[in-house]
Formats: sequence, C-alpha cells, structure tokens
Amino acid sequence: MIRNHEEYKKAVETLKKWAYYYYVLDNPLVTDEEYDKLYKEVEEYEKNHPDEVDKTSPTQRIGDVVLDEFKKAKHITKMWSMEDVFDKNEFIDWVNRVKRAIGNDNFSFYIEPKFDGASLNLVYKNGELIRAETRGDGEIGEDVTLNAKTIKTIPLTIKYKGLIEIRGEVVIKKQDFDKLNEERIKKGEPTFANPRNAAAGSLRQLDPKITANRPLLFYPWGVGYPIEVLISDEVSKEEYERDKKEFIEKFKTYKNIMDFVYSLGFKEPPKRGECKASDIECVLKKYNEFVEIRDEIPVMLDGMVVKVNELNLLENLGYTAKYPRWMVAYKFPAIEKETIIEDVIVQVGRTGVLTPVAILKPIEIGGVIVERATLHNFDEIERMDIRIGDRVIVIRSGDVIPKITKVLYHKRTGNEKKIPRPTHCPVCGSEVLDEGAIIKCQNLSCPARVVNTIIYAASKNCLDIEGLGESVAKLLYEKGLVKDIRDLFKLKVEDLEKLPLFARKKAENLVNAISKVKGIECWRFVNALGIEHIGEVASKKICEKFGVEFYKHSPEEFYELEGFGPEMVKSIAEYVKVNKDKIEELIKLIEPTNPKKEVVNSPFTGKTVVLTGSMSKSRSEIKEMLENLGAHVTNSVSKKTDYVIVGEDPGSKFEKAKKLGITILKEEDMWNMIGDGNGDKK
Ligand SMILES: NC(=O)c1ccc[n+]([C@@H]2O[C@H](COP(=O)([O-])OP(=O)(O)OC[C@H]3O[C@@H](n4cnc5c(N)ncnc54)[C@H](O)[C@@H]3O)[C@@H](O)[C@H]2O)c1
Ligand SMILES: [Zn+2]
Repeated sequence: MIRNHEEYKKAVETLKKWAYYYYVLDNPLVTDEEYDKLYKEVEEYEKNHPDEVDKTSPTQRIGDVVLDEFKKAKHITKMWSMEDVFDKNEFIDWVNRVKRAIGNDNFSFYIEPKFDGASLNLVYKNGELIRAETRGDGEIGEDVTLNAKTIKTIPLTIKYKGLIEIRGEVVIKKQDFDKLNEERIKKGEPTFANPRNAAAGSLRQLDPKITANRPLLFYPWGVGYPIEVLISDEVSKEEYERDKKEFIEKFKTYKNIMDFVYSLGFKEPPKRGECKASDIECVLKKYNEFVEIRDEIPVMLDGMVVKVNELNLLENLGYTAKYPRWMVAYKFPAIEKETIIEDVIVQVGRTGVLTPVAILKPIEIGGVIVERATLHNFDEIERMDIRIGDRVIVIRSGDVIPKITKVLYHKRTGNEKKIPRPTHCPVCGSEVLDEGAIIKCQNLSCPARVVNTIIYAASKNCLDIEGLGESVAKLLYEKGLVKDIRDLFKLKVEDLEKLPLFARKKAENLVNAISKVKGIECWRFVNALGIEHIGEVASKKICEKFGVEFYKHSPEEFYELEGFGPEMVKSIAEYVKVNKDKIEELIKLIEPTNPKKEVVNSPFTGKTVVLTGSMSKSRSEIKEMLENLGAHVTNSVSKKTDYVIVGEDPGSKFEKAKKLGITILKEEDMWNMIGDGNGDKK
C-alpha cells in the first residue's frame, strides 16, 4: 500500500527502472507478478489522488522506449497496450463495464490467445511489405524491416493491394528458446530470462543476420490501418475515413478481419473463437480450455485476449491513454516466480555425470509446488555467479523441470554462500574427472552408474556378452549378485537360477556367454572399461601401442598416440587413478590377449636410433615404422645410440653424433637398409 506522495514517487521510480530493464534491455529485474503488483498499487494511488499523478508514470504511457541505434518509424495508426485482468471477478467486472458502455448485451466477443512475445507492426502497400516496426511508445517504434524480412512466417507480398497495417507478435518456440540458451551457455554468453525476452532481443538486432539465425515466428492478432486511430499524416484524413468505413462494412466483426488476415498467408493461432456477450459461461469455458492446453502449445501464451467483436462498436467504446476499452487480456496464472535458493545438492546421473540441483524455498507455480530446479552445470553456476541464499526467478512450463532463469543480484544481502565445484563423487566418494562443463565420476563400481557400466561393458563392441542387456543387468545389481563388472565372472548357474524369470537354461547360457569373454582381444577389454572419450578406435590404438598393461604408462606416452589430445589423456589418467586395482583384477579374470606384433627381423631390430633433420615423411611416421621394425627410437644422442639418421638441415644432434663417432645414416641409407631403396618410400 502506498501511503503518501513520497512513497508514490519512489514507487514510480522503481517501476520506471523495472520497465527500462524489461522493455529496453530485454532483461527484466523482477518477475511480471512483482511488477504488476506495484503497478496496481501505483494505479490505485493515482485514482485516489488525481492531482498528484506523475506524467512519466508507467501507468500514463505505453511501455517501450525506442533505442537510438535504430531508425525511428512512425506508425500510421496508434499501437496500444492492453488492460490486464488476473481473475474471474476482475474479468466479469470488465465485461459488465463494457455492457454498460454499450447499453445492452446484444453483441459478441472475439477470443484468441495472448502471445508472450514482441509486438510488431507490418505495413503493406500495393501487396508488398514496405515497413516493419516495433511498438515503441505506441506512436514511434524502431524500424526493423530488414530483420522482419528474415522471419519466414512473415509474407513479403500479399494479394491484398490496399494500404494495411498487420499487427502481431514475434515469438520463439519454447523448445527453440531452450536450445538457444543452451548454445549461449556453451559459448559463455548470458542467457535470456524467458522466451519473450529472447524473441524481443532477437528481433531488435542491429545486424539482421543475427535475427535470421534465430527461429522466430510471427502470429498476427490485429489490424492497425484502417481501423485503428490515425496518428500519421502519411495518409489523408479523408482517405482514412473512406478505407475505414469500407473495412467496417465489408468485415463487420474482428473475427472476419482475422479470417481475412489468415487468408493472406499468415500463421493461425492454435485456437480462437467467438462467444455471445450474454453467454459469459462460454468465455469462461474457453479460458479453462486455454489453460488446459497451454503447456502443449509450442509457444508461450500468457493469457487469453477478449475483444469486442462488432467493429461498429469499437469507436464508441474508445480508448484510455494506454489501451482500448474494447479489449482485455485475461491473464493465465504466472509460470514465473521469485524464490530463494536454500541449498545446492549434487546428483549423479546414470552415466556418472554430476549435476547441481538447487533446493528452493517451496513456491506454488501454476498449481504445482516447486522445490527444485536444475542448474545445468558448474561452469554455468560460476558464469552466472549463483550462490546459496540468492533470490532467483524460477520458470515452470509444462512437464519440463523448473529452471532458474535469473539471479536477482540487486537483492543480495551479503550473506550468500558460493557453491564450490565438487572434487569427489557424492555417491561413492571417489575423485571425479572435471572437464569444465562436465564433471564425471568414472569409478567402475560407483553405485550411481554401475548398472550402466555393466550394460555398456557387455555390449557388442565391448565384451559382447549375449543375454546381458539392460533388464538383466538391473536384476543382477538389484539382487546383490553383481556389485560391479568384476562380479560377473564369479556368477554361478545356481545363483542365477533363483532369480525371477531365470530358468536353468537361461542361467547356463549367461554363465556360458560370460566365460567366453576370457582371452578376448585387448581393445574390447579397454573399450569395455568405459573411459570417457575412449571408444573403439582409441582403444585399438592403446592396445597396439601398450597392450593390456596400458594403465602403467605415463600421460606423456599417451600424447604420442595419433589423435590423442589433452581431454583423452587427462581422462585416462583420472580413470586409472580411481580404478587401478579394479583394472588389475579384471585383467586377471579376463586375460585379454595383446595384439600380435609381427616379429620382423631387420637391420634396426634391437638398435637405438635417433632422428634429426627433415625427412620425406613426418617424424612420427618414420618413428613408428622403425619401431615396428624393432628399433628403439629416442630423442637424444648418447654413447648408447647405434644410428643417427639425418634428413635435410640436421640440427645439433648431427654434430653430437659426429663428435661421439656414432654411425650416421642418410635417410636414403635407411630406406636402402630396409630393402625399400628403389625410390619407393611407401
Ligand atoms: N518484469 C518486469 O520487470 C516488467 C516490466 C514491465 C512490464 N512487464 C510486463 O509487461 C506487461 C505489460 O506490458 P505491455 O504494456 O507491453 O502490455 P502487454 O504485453 O500485457 O499487452 C499488450 C501487448 O500484447 C501483445 N499481444 C499478444 N497477443 C495479443 C492479441 N491476441 N491481441 C492483441 N495484442 C496482443 C501486443 O503486442 C500488445 O502490444 C505486463 O504483463 C507486465 O508484467 C514486466
Ligand atoms: Zn561415484
């Protein structure tokens, strides 16, 4: 409650600031609910103190501010804001006011969804789109013609040749909004608070290429010229009056106008209709239907719009400073609310990925109590600087998990606590692999991921155990027969027989299939371990180079493998650190076979060789070839070196070799010794 002029002034300033962040920056500071609450209080105070009204109060003007960066565009007819009602009683009051103003209830309502997006005015002349403008202050908007032309649901030409302003909402699908934000998270860019801001922000881009890349949609909801209030001298008064009269006589109702608009090639909303003004139940029923289907509609709706349908009644009903008296938005329950993060817990998913989850002070959103929200990942927590104790905006739409869309930094008290990155798995306690956006527990026997680990290990490109799929793996784990992969090899027919749905034959088959794993190729074994980033191809490389005892080798040695980068090497190191004992035990149980190295005898077998200078093939290729011939290739020349092979522009190794009297071979000599000296260096 605002009690005096001073409080009123303060409230107006607050509203102005919030409106600036909402309309200009597309980055609201508070929920709509909070904004609307203060707005109503200001309105109430102004009603009781008409002489104190501040002309700049948000109640006195249509919201948006026009950005200087854009070319300005004056609308031909005025664009309005809309009166809001938030419950049945307020709505019925509105209906009664309209009936009183008309003097009877012998008229009807046109009903359509209220799209939560950015308002856009399209001017068509001679069948061509000549301008597209944001609403701005209702008279002057931003010229976003080039941007609008990138939106595929906006026809560039229409078959109607007269001058017409077609107005509607630019929106983004909820699903595309999620995708857009995920991409922004990956790129470290700030996320959009909600689909409305994403649509508005995408439309108001100075570079149309950015708009073109955003999946925007346009839903028309009305016509400006020739039925709205003329404000421009672009058209003469007479011309306007003539066109308006013709339009009203031709179409008679708003519904018919919209049928006409859709017939020009525009997108229709998922649901619209008409009700008699005398049949309020009809309108209320439509409202309930909208609320019911709201979640399934791919774009965000924030209410239902009710318009007086008969065009000849509109002029008499008229306008306030902000909105037409002949239409109202009957708002849906809010899906965005403010609450507090009371704690953050870490959940471990089926694949071992650690996900932070916010524990919220419970709030009701659309009839559901929300107590948790995902926080994506720890990089995102750091980027948004989310802390325990923060006030945040939470959005819940449909069945999707509630999300935190905004941290209200300006409401911080100083007692908020930072959220540390986990170094250990909260389920099994072992150290985790931290790759930035992804933090993962790689422990082979971590209960959070063990069933998945078993399913993966048993799959075709790993140990290939027939009959060990998801349901069996789950059953074995739940019945306590298998705690991790090692236990598979201890299973007995007698144990399995006791399980539900396990006849003797099935039990024997499984034990038999598992026993076949013994002696399996090394790469299948390595692949089965499920090391992050190490799949079939990498496993083969590991086995060719190191064999089954790969885990004894240092990270530096892994870097030498073709295609092995920091992520792979770090992952292997982390994996081995956590699972070394288990790997050793598994090797004993499985006895994987190393790939057979062909024993070749060559002049290089058992020799220590150093390479210097540039050669006809890359250093690593020649190194690998010599190693395959049994040579030991090292980096520095010493007395133990047998051969130094020199290419073009040899370096200091060449000098050192001469000094130590070591046999020096030219590249050509090398090829000759291998017996491939005919100039064919394949
Ligand atoms: N969170 C904040 O900080 C903050 C600040 C300012 C405003 N707001 C919110 O903005 C809203 C008020 O803004 P507003 O003045 O832009 O009005 P509005 O968005 O409530 O309604 C008017 C607009 O609705 C759009 N619209 C969608 N479907 C329509 C249809 N079928 N028929 C006609 N118009 C349709 C039009 O673009 C029109 O301009 C409130 O909901 C308020 O909560 C929030
Ligand atoms: Zn774990």
